[in-house]
Amino acid sequence: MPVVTRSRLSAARGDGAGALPWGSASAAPALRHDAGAPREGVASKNHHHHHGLKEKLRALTQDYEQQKQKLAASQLRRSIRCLNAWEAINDENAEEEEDGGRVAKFRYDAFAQVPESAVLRENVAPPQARAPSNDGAVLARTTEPQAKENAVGRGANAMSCPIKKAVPALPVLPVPPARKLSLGGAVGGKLKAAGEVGAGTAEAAESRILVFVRLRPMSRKEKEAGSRSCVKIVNRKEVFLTESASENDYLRLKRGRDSHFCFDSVFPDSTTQAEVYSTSTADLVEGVLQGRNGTVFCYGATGAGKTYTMLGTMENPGVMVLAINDLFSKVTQKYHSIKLSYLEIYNETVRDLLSPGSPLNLREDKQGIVAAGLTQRSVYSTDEVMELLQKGNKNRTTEPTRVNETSSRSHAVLQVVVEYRSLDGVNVKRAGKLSLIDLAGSERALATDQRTQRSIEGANINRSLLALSSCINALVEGKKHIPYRNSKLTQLLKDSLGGACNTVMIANISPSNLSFGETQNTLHWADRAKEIKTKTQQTTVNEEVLDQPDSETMLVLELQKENRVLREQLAKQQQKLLTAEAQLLASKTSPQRSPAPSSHVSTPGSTQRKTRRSILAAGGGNYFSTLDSKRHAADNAQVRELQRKVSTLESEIEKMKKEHLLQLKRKDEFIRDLINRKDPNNNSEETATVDRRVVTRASVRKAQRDASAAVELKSPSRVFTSPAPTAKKRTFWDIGGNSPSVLAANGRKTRSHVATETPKKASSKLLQPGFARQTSTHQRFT
Ligand SMILES: Nc1ncnc2c1ncn2[C@@H]1O[C@H](COP(=O)(O)OP(=O)(O)OP(=O)(O)O)[C@@H](O)[C@H]1O
Repeated sequence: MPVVTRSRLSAARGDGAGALPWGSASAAPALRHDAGAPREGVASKNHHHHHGLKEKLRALTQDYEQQKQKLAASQLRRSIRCLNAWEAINDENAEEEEDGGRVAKFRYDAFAQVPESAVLRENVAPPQARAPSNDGAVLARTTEPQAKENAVGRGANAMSCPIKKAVPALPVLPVPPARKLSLGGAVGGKLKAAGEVGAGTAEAAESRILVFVRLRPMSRKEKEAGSRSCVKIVNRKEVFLTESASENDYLRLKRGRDSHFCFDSVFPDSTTQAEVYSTSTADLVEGVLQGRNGTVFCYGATGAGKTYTMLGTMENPGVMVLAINDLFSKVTQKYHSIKLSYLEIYNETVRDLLSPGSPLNLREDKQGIVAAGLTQRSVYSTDEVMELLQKGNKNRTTEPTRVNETSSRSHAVLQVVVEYRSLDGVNVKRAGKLSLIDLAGSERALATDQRTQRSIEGANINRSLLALSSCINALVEGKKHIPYRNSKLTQLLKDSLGGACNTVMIANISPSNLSFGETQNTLHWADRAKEIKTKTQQTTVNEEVLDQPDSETMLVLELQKENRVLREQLAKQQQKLLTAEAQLLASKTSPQRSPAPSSHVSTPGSTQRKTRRSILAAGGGNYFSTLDSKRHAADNAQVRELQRKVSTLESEIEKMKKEHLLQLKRKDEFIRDLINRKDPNNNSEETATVDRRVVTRASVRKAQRDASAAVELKSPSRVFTSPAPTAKKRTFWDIGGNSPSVLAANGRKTRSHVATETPKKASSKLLQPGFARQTSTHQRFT
């Protein structure tokens, strides 16, 4: 068996011992195998050679150790870089919402810098580098390069360098708080971020009141009084309220009474009415069409711009007008019916603004809180609604106060019920109610007026607003009992605050530092209100699936609807005719008096008026003048048509009277014949009595009276009573002494009273052209 010695081995390789590779450990067994060789010379030579080898082996081992340490150090550096990259992604991701792709790319790029060697070697990453891997998250979406790297990693001893595990942590990075608002998914599917308002995703499913703030421009009066702005809006979401000398003095913002609030949106003084509408209310209108209830209410101090926001002017119509316009542009007459009511709460009494009369009671039924006996008018066009709004606003109680020349002294509620009924396929009935509320201004007694009537109004306004704040508090604190019954206003708002309703609050504020207290108060309550959660509207659509009616029932329903519409139109025309006739008569009997300025039937006791502006009766923009002239032309035609009908009816009545008399005469003759036949000799008194009874003028007159009474009952033109004024009631001013201004019979001054008064001062853009228009309407009939 050939013996292999080291020398032979060396010789065979043709190199020295130094040429032995350090890794040729396989040679060692051969060495050991040779160790027992008997020859001494060879042994000594071998020993020497062995020693040299040992030295070389040690050097090589040292070298190996150094390489190993170097490698470990570089591995550590790479791991740290890896960790930094992960943190960078975190930061980037927090800033980035819209471009998810960029994040993913950056994420990949960061990790792509880690060379493969880093993942093939032993796991020498420091604990902090491994930390992200510990959460054990599962990769949701593995990009191709990552998958490749992971595969390599698994092949290489299942190392824990955080390629696979660090990446999965990224999908659960903190998302900037977004809140699904009350209109969110339910209406239009919009998600609106509320910034730092309240909570994040946990609350997302909740439906809460949306709160917007609108800042009005500084008024002339405020400028003249030398006031400066104390409101600063940042990011269209935050309001800084400061009393400090300079509005840019941010260092002092947090001191004293200065405060900071955050809302769903804050409208600066340059915001247009259309912007306010589209941001705050447009979604609600959509919801109403889908059978959900919606409420918008304006809250704020007196003169802060609530009525401007809700009603607006001719040139800049407000939320009410824009919502109605929007609604009509979206409904289909065939399937939808729209009804409208308009009421005010004045001194804790509910009044119908469309047909003023005695106060109404509130009661609760399955539709929610309703005012019993409130007029609900079916409307078919925006023009009709505008007319009704004008009419209602004239009846609304307003008074000049020191703060606002047309201060609303009552809370006004316009309710529009949209009913959808589909008869094709599934028979579905759906109803949504939109409530648009212009609250009276919260106020300090001194800020408004000390006069008695104003103080009473102010106290009542404040009482109902206090009740509103108590309800807000109770709702926010999650109390079981909510004191809705403390005021008429809160009773009426019950559904909007605590029911299934999409609710929007617009808080109006003035920029002036003179109103600092009021503004702070308004913002405080607005801030509180945004915590109120209403029942979610996702499932609470007011929808009924009805039994499918047979074709006959459907026909009857259609006909009934048609009849209803025709009857309403007829009633309207007849009312107009009567008014025109009454005015014609009035102008004929007293030619020296100018005709009444209103096209509507005068309300009892509203004889004395002074001209003042009315928001909707004012402005005189082109839109309304064109509208008026068109309407007047149509009115004229209708009046002529009705006059023709009246004269036809009158001739028919005459004809009927004649026929009736003829019949009576024949009957009498017939009776007389009978009597004569029965007793031909009896020419006695009885017959004479019968004759007398029959032929006397009195009996004929009675018969005529009866006949005309019967006709009168049937004649549709008599169904409507003449608008003759009733007796003047005792008024507040009758009791209280001299009236400082002209009042209605019930002691209130309404916009219509105001509108007929001569303006003391042409104070604003809302000035009066509506009246010029109405006067001309009446002159037509003179
Ligand atoms: N955004 C605005 N742009 C222009 N003018 C405004 C704006 N807001 C309010 N105004 C004006 O400020 C005045 C007071 O506004 P408005 O009558 O709407 O106040 P209010 O809050 O309804 O007061 P009150 O509670 O006393 O009825 C009006 O002359 C109105 O035209």
